[in-house]
Parts: sequence; structure tokens; C-alpha cells
Amino acid sequence: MCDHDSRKQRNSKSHKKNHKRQQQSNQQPGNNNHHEDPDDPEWDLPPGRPFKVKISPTMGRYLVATKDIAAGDLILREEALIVGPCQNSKPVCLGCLKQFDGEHYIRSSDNEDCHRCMGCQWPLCSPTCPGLERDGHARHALLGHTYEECAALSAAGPSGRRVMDLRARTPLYNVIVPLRILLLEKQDPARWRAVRRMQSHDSVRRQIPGVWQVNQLGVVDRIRNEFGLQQFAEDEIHSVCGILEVNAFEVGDGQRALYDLAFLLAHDCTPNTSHADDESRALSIRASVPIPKGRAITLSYAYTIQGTLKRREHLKESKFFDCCCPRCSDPTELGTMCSALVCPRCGRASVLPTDPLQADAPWRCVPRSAPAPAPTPAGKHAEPNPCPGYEMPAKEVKEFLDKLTDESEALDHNDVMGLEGFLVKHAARLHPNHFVLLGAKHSLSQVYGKVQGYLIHQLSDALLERKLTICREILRIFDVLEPGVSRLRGENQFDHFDALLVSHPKSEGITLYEMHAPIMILTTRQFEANAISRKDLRTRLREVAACLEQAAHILCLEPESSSEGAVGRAAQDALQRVRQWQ
Ligand SMILES: C[S@@+](CC[C@H](N)C(=O)[O-])C[C@H]1O[C@@H](n2cnc3c(N)ncnc32)[C@H](O)[C@@H]1O
Repeated sequence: MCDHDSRKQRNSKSHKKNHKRQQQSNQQPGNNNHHEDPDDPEWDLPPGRPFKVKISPTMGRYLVATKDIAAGDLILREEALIVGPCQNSKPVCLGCLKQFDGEHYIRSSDNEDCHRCMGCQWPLCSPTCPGLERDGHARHALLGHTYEECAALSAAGPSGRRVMDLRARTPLYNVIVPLRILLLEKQDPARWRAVRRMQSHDSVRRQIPGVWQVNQLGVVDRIRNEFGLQQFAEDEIHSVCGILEVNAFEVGDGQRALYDLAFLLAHDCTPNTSHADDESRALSIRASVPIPKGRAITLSYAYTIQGTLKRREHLKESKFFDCCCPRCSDPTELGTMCSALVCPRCGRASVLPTDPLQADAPWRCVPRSAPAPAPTPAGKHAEPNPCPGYEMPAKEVKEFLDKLTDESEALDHNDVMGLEGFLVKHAARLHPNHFVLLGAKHSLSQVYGKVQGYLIHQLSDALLERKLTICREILRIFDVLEPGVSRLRGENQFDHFDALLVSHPKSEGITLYEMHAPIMILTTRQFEANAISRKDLRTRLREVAACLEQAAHILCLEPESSSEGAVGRAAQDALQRVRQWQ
């Protein structure tokens, strides 16, 4: 349905442009033409893997299923090649990478703010941190603070003294992962080779001052001049920065990591896998939907609840390619209308990009496949849209979206009234599924029932219904954009997106879990007030059990130590209780 609509909606003026787009689109991982791409002979994978490596002219190397993979199946699990702090990280212990808040660290005996490495003076959580290399007993071996790293960081004096405020983000930590990679060449040549075969897009990045210059000052000059490590060539450090920008996964609590095989997964805006990392930063990739043999195995490098314009901008700026996936190619975003604006002339939420693959194409109010209009008394059908042709220049749309995004990012996502006010304020300009509204709704789905004044038992029936409605609305969108056994891909509290994949603490599973409490409380209240029958009660309990069952099914695939894993266990416990009542 959506494809058909979108084809009609597209500006079909340029046959040539469409032909080019068709070609691009055929290269997308979602399309089933992978038999045409050759296998990459350089990859000799151990037997038993459900995938192989292919190579395409546009996407480079990517993984393709070699057998039918069922939803939920584990496709790949691997240890990190290297782990370290994210860009602009808050100070962390170089051994275990934990931040210096709460009770996570031991103050040093000389009453300093924290313990520091005796050699390089970089902050550590304790002198006995398990991530410190000592006499052959390093628990994390190359993933923690090694003798070589300490020597490099103190080559021109103890550089860690520059980290002064333990609570403030600092660009000083941007050097740590590049340095860890550079040191691998001598420490572990096999790992070094594994990292060096990753793409760094140097030639493109070199042309972007915001990327190249920033790395020059923040990483290259610091390593070579401030730390005095002239043995590392400028270009080599730049390539390592590129490898990290293009291939790193955001893991743990504000860390980034590289993996031997997972980096080969191609991007798709409606991916067929989800991923999770555990305490040791081992990464698991699971199928979120059935993946037939021969289909590319994909994940999303972008935030799923984001409009096409912003997603493609992010992918272009940080991953250096133009996404032409089915979702990006469809102005309606697979019918979700996630980017649709309300037309000021006719009042319908039907202003869409005329060509979503061209960021400068105008947006236009287009007839939609709304329910067929009723015949007029004269027997003729009314015009389905009174103003086909209302147009907004791309620049105006972009400015409007930037303003909206700034406003939504400034919201306190624990402030119920602020979030509801934001929804009301923009209802007249945006489709109810517009991504900025979905972001606010997603927060509301979590905070109704959790924050002071809105704790679950304090909520009126109307507010419980509101929480439920919001959960249902967002689940309908997840079903299209992230179908199957997957977590919602969401931005987390970190404001740095240097990594390939943001970690996604909010989840579809969590939304399903969120739904069970309002249904339960409403049902109990209504049953006690004799407003529903025993039969209705049983039906509602079945609905609650279904939510919990799905939530547990999704979240119990998450690592036990993660917050999602904990909600999964809570869902299982709640399910048992509901079954007893049933
Ligand atoms: C993490 S790497 C994936 C592995 C990479 N293809 C390789 O050969 O090393 C990300 C890069 O792969 C390419 N890529 C991934 N998904 C793509 C897609 N859907 N369309 C075009 N290029 C894609 C882009 O060049 C992107 O910067």
C-alpha cells in the first residue's frame, strides 16, 4: 500500500533521476538481489556461521544469511577487539571505564579527589581495579589500562594531571581509544590487523573540516605533540579516528568498542536484527524478524524514531553514505507518516517530501489514500484533498525541523506537564506520528506512573487511559519500523553520537511492560465498582498476560546485568502472578 502511494506521490519529472534512484535502491540491503553480489574471498569464516560476507559496489562488504534464520535466533556473539571511553566522555577509570559518581570509586589516601595511576596520573577507581594490568594478572588484558598505555600517556610527563574535574565532560578522553588501537600494532598484531581492515573513509573525511580539523587538534596533535608520541604518523592516527567513527558500537555506560565481524552488518532504517552488549562488552546480534537465506543481515546505524531528512543527514555526516532504503525512499515512511506536516491550507497532515532522496526537493500537500470521500448529493465524489499543490521549500522545512528538534531536546523528559504541553503546542502543525511528537510520547509512556505526583496508584482513570493510549500509539509505529523481537532504538542520555550504533536503553519490550500496570489498575477499579463483568475481567487479564509475555520474551534476550534484562525478569514475575489470578 505505502509503496504504491509513495510512487504516486513522488515527483516523476525526471526519468533519469528516477532511474538513478532505482539503481541506488536496488543496492539497498533490504532488497533481495544479493545473489548478484560476489562473495568476498578475503573472509574465510569458521564453519557453522549462519552468514557469509559479500561485497557490493555501493555498500562495500556486508553479511548475508546462508540459511533461514528465525526471529530471536542468535546470529553472532563476539568479544570486543578494543573498548574505551566515548567522545567527550566524563572522566572514567581507565581500568574498568566506570564513571566517578556515586560510590564507584575510592578516594586516594592523600585526600585527592580520586586514586590516580602512579605512572601516568590518569584517574582510576581504585588501586585494585580489575582492569589494571599487573604482573600478568590483567583480567581484561588489552581492554583495560596496560603498562604500554601507561608508558605512552606518561612519555612526555604524566598527562593524566590535566584531568581535573571528575564530573565535567572533557575532550581529553577522546585520545584513549585511538591510542589503544595504535598500541595494538605491537601488543597484539592479530587484533591490529582485524581493526585495520575496517573502513575509515579517509578521502571523504579529509574534505570535511568539522571532522578532519577537529581530529587533528583533539587527537592527532595531542598524541604526537602533547604526549610526544611521534612514532605514530599523522595519517595513521586520522585513519584510526575514521575507523572508530564509521565502525564503533556504543556500548555499556558511555563507552565505544570495535568488533571483529559485527562491523560488517550493513545499515537499514528498518533493520532485521537487534543487538545488546553484556558486562564484559561482548556483543550479541539477534534476528528481530525471520531472515530468509540470501537476505542481507542489517542493523540501523541511526535512531529509528527520527524522520527521513534527519536520519539521512546523520548517516551522510557520520557514516558517509546516502541511505536509499525502502523507508527512506517512501515519503510516508512505510505508511507511518513519521515526518508528515499539517497543511496550513486544508488542515490535513499530508505535507510530505516530493522526493525524500533529494534533501533539497520541496515538500507538498498531496492527496493521500484517505477513506474514499462520500459522494456529493449530485452523485459526484468530492475532491479528496482541497489543496493539492501547497508547497514548502526544503529550506523552510529544514529550519522548522531544526527548531522543533532543539525545542524537543530542551524538554525535561521527566516533566509530564511540559511533555503534554509540547504535544498540544505542535498538534496543529504535525502529524500525530511525527517523530518529535513520538519522542515526547515515548517519554510520557515511561514517566506516567513513575515520577512524583504521577506515581502509578496516584493516576486517575483518565491518566491511566492516557498512558495506555500513548503506549498503544507508539507500539503501532514500532511494529512497522522495528518489527519483531526488537528493542526500540533510542537515544540515551549521552549527547555524543560518535559511535556506529547508539545503545538503546528504551524498548518496545519496556513499552509492553509499561502497559500492564495501567490495564491492571483500571480493571481492578472497574471490577470493584461493578463496572465490568467477571467475563470482562478475564478478558483484561488475558490482555495483561499477553503484554507481559511479549515483554518477557523480548527482554529476557537482553543480558541479565542490563536494565532491560531486569525489566524482563520483572515481567516474568508479574506474568506468574497474573496467571495465578487467572
Ligand atoms: C560499519 S561499515 C560496514 C562495513 C563496510 N561495508 C565495509 O566494507 O567495511 C559502514 C559503511 O558501510 C557502508 N554501508 C553500510 N550500509 C550501507 C547502505 N545501506 N548503503 C550504502 N552504504 C552502506 C558505508 O560506506 C558505511 O560507511
